[in-house]
Amino acid sequence: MADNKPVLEIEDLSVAYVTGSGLVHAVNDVNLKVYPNEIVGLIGESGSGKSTMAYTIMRLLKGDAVVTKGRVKILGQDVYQLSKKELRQFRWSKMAMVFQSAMSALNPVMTVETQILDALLSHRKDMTKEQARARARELMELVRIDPKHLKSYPHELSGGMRQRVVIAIAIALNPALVIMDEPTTALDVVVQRSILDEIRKIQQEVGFAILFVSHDFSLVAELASRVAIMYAGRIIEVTPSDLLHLQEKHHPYTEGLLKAIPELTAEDVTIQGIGGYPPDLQDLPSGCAFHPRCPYATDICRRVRPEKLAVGDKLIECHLFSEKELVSHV
Ligand SMILES: Nc1ncnc2c1ncn2[C@@H]1O[C@H](COP(=O)(O)OP(=O)(O)OP(=O)(O)O)[C@@H](O)[C@H]1O
Repeated sequence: MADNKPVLEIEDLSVAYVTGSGLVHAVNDVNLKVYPNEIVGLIGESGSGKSTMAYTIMRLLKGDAVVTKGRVKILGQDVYQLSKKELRQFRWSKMAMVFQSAMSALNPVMTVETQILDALLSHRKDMTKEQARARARELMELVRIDPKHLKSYPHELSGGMRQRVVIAIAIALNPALVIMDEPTTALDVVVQRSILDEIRKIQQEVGFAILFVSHDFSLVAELASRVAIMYAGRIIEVTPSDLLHLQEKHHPYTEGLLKAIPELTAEDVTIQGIGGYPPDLQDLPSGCAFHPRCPYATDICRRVRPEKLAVGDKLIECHLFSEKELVSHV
């Protein structure tokens, strides 16, 4: 993986919302790389900054959000250096996003076919309408929907089918990176599972990288090969998914999340939640932002923000770890 050029590089990224009562520091000093054909999970509690990260990568932040520091590069291109016109071309063809709600991503008064054709023809000036129609059929087959539904309107489809259509549109132009922000949250558990299986199959068939954003740790651990864990706007740990169990040493926050998940917890460990609450992003704690909730916190955790330690596929931000220790985990 290391000799591959990353599809996505996030460097020292910080993003804040400007509010009447001051800045909300939603993303803080984030570094993350995603490589071709890799599925990386981004997980964290509600409010940890996951969606803000996703919107920042796509350059879809609203006016009240500012990138205060850092860079986002897709295929080596700084997304924030593109002109508006270049950005329009870049989105969908190089990076695409699947949002939580398929209904809000689809136009209710247009057929599925019109929406797929629109996406194709507005980006591919060389494509004829006939070629676009053929591609639309191919895409429907790829997401396992009968192409007869090309003539359907979104409300005529089930929730799961709508989300598949959204995925079809996202991959229509063969982007290198697809960001999926809680793409199955609005669906029931059975449909959720079948969509995840589809995502995995399509990803293997077509070949693109996915940044999969979710608050559901067990789901992400199953789908992704690497998982980035966010707390108070920081990525506090990145770890290969197969190391996500309690026998491995993790950041105390990750450990807390693992203890809260029956499937990922060793059988003899009692399931328990993490005490306390996430911090106020307008007034972050000194030192390590997790220290008020950390069972292992010592004086240094309260005073000094831990450095990022990165070795191979792993990254950790915690005073409990030394580089040597991290190496022994790779
Ligand atoms: N427009 C806004 N103005 C002010 N603060 C905002 C705005 N949007 C988000 N925030 C704050 O930024 C922080 C990060 O929000 P974000 O939506 O990125 O988190 P998240 O991890 O995706 O949460 P969720 O899973 O609930 O969507 C939260 O504290 C949120 O309240």
